Amino acid sequence: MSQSVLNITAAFQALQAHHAALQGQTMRDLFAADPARFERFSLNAAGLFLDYSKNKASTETMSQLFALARERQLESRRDAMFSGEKINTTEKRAVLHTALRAPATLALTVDGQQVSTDVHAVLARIQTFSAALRSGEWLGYSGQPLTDIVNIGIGGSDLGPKMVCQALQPFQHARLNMHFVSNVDGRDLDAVLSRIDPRTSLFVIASKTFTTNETMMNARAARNWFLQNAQGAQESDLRKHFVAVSTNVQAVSAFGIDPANMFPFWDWVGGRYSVWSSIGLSVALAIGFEQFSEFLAGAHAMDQHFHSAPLEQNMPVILAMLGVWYRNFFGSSSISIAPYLQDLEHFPSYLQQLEMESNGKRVSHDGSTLTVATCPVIWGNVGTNGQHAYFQLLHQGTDITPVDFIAALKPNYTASHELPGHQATLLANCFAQSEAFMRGKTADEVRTEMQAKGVPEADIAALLPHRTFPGDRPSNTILMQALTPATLGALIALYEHKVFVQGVIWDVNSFDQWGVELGKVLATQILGELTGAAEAQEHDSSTTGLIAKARAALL
Ligand SMILES: O=P(O)(O)OC[C@H]1O[C@](O)(CO)[C@@H](O)[C@@H]1O
Repeated sequence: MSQSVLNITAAFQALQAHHAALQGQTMRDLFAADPARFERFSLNAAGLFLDYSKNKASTETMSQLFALARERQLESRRDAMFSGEKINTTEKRAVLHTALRAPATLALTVDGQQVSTDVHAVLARIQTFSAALRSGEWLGYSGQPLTDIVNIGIGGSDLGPKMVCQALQPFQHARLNMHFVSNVDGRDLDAVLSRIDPRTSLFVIASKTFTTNETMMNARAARNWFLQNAQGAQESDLRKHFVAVSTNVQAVSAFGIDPANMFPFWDWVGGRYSVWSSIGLSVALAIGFEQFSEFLAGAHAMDQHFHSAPLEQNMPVILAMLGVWYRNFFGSSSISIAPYLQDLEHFPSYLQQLEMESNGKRVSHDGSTLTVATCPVIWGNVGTNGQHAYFQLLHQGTDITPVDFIAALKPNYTASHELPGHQATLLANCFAQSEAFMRGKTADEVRTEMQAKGVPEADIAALLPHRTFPGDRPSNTILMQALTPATLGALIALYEHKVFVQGVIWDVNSFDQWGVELGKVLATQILGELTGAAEAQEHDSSTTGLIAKARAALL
């Protein structure tokens, strides 16, 4: 698995030389030199359109980036993932989220198990359960149909279903209200419990391991709340109001949930790649199984594209390699995600886990320390809100931060609401921002504009540096006709494969997450000290001081 050190590979060094030779060349120059740049640097795949023309990349840059991808054996690594090889080497697991959205005909075996048979058997159970709940056939203990679904999970067991339910809210069943509780801060659960009725609520306890502290604490509290507040309910009524989604049948039974009410998945599904598995149960409940199948089909279409398109016309590969270009050759330490879609409000935080938990690593597969930078910080917010908050920094700050703009051409308004003008204004803002990042505004342009307005020369001289935009700031624009289950599925899969490609380039294991372990262990230890259940341990003076303050308040 070990590969040669990235910064001394031939393709990497060629890119370094290419980058040095480009000094002084701007995107304005690239557009001026090639009237067909938009056509040349854009493509369609799986219902998505990617315009990557506003990047500091020429045809030569792209071909060198593809050479780097080939040098890192991207194609065979990709095929290894799709075929179920155990590419998550530190956990000795296959990585098969793509199998969760493949047709039933997929012939693939992992550890002697027919993957597709298992996947489609669970999908059939999700279909039956979601149909019964949505139709009102599944009744609570008091005989009423359920109205409120509370998904209790954290990380991938929360961010995926929460983001997707929010994004596809226009497709949601009118009777159902979706709630997501993740934080161990009791205010999160408290806020939901205070507005639901135990007689008409379903709790979906979502945890791959069923041992995650935050989730188990919230799940136990929800169970107690139910038994205390559901008047006339018996313990045996819990089965009408609690279901589990997990890989750990023993822990689910020990918690008191009947395995008949458990929707399983498998260790070859990583938490941050799990929305396609039973972790998507809340999504299927909200939008119905048919739409959930569309969501899976959209992702599958992107899988097929990623698996078969040549690198030069491969959307995830292009997105990934441009990311590598900025991270490793321009030193960009973050990427901003700007969905011009209110319904994608949670998409940036979803991508934070997907990208940073996957590729936020500092050692290669063989454990040696990497000599190049890996995953940048991912952050962002919906446009146009971001424009009025941090876009100032993106336009005129000292760092160059690439931006991914995401927009739908058609809105998903509720039919009864006419909002003429909103969509055109939204798109105008999106396109204006990418143009402004690319073009900037030179001092000459600013001077001419101010002179035409009759501004005195002294004021022009004073304001010129402040009103000049350096420009030459890169962005991608991803468009879809409308945000539907299928286009959302394709969009998520696009970023999943982008993360995979970058992991291959940097030679990191994108599918483990050892970096979250130390904090978990220390929190358990400190909890004992805070509650008085454990002896005080040796800490640094800061931690000791903080513990003392909390003990004084809590005990
Ligand atoms: O689904 P689980 O097992 O509760 O884990 C939740 C999350 O915790 C992590 O293991 C670490 O934060 C994530 O990878 C995962 O999505």
